[in-house]
Amino acid sequence: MTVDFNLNANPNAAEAPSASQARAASKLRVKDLNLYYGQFQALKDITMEIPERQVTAFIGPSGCGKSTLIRCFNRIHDLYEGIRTEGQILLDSHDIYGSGVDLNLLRARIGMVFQKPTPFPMTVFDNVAFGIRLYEKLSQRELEERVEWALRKAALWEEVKDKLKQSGQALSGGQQQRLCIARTIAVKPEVILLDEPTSALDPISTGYIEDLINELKKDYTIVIVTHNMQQAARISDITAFMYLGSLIECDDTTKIFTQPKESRTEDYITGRYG
Ligand SMILES: Nc1ncnc2c1ncn2[C@@H]1O[C@H](COP(=O)(O)OP(=O)(O)OP(=O)(O)O)[C@@H](O)[C@H]1O
Repeated sequence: MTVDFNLNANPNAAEAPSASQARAASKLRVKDLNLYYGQFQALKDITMEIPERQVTAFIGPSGCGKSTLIRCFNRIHDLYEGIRTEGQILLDSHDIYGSGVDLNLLRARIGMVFQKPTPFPMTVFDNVAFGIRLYEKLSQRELEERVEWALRKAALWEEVKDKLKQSGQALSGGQQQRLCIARTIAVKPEVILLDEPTSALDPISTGYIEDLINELKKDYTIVIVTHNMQQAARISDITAFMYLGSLIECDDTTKIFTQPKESRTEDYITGRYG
């Protein structure tokens, strides 16, 4: 059975050499990672690398551990009780689970955007300025310049430049999600984690976010969880397929969607389960 994922629409697939050919440096290296929610093992011996300045997509059936894994990348799980991890995740060459890691700094270096747009109950300007004020001491002028820069990067400036003092929560859903991306970019992270960022959005807003991801990967390492395989095929360089807490296969997106090595990957992408 063949499924057309329109890989020609993927600018990465069409223009760039394949990820393995390009041999991008690894930004994150996951080694023998296990994660337990109490007694339940949600991640099993995950070993993989996330290439720098590329888009890595995680796909797989509901409950396979995609969100759990990307939440390890900025140690969001540390905010909750009863979650235990084993193994290593190296950011550049430093273990983010090592001792003495400054979690605030880690989360500034590895930003996250969630499924549901989550603007804070404050103005558009303050939403973007929030993290900057937390991590840096900038003059008012520098702050304004940074906020504008982040809103421009998130392709939102033209739509909100006259609404900076209005509530961020009064924007449309698609604008709110771009505001959350601007808030993440504003602190100049190195990695951006996107957990199903378009699942609550209409097709036009989804298109904006996909274009934005393609633009952002020039400067940032992007990791995205998506249920939408067409989306993974369109925007990612690398696709990782997970099943029941294990990483089944991780390779160039074109390969995963045309010649997967594992039958479970093929079954999933051809819609036999999931
Ligand atoms: N806080 C938690 N406590 C206990 N189990 C959890 C918790 N969060 C997730 N799980 C379990 O861990 C497994 C992986 O969940 P996770 O949310 O990472 O999957 P997912 O692949 O992202 O799913 P989806 O695509 O539906 O979002 C599931 O079996 C889920 O029920």
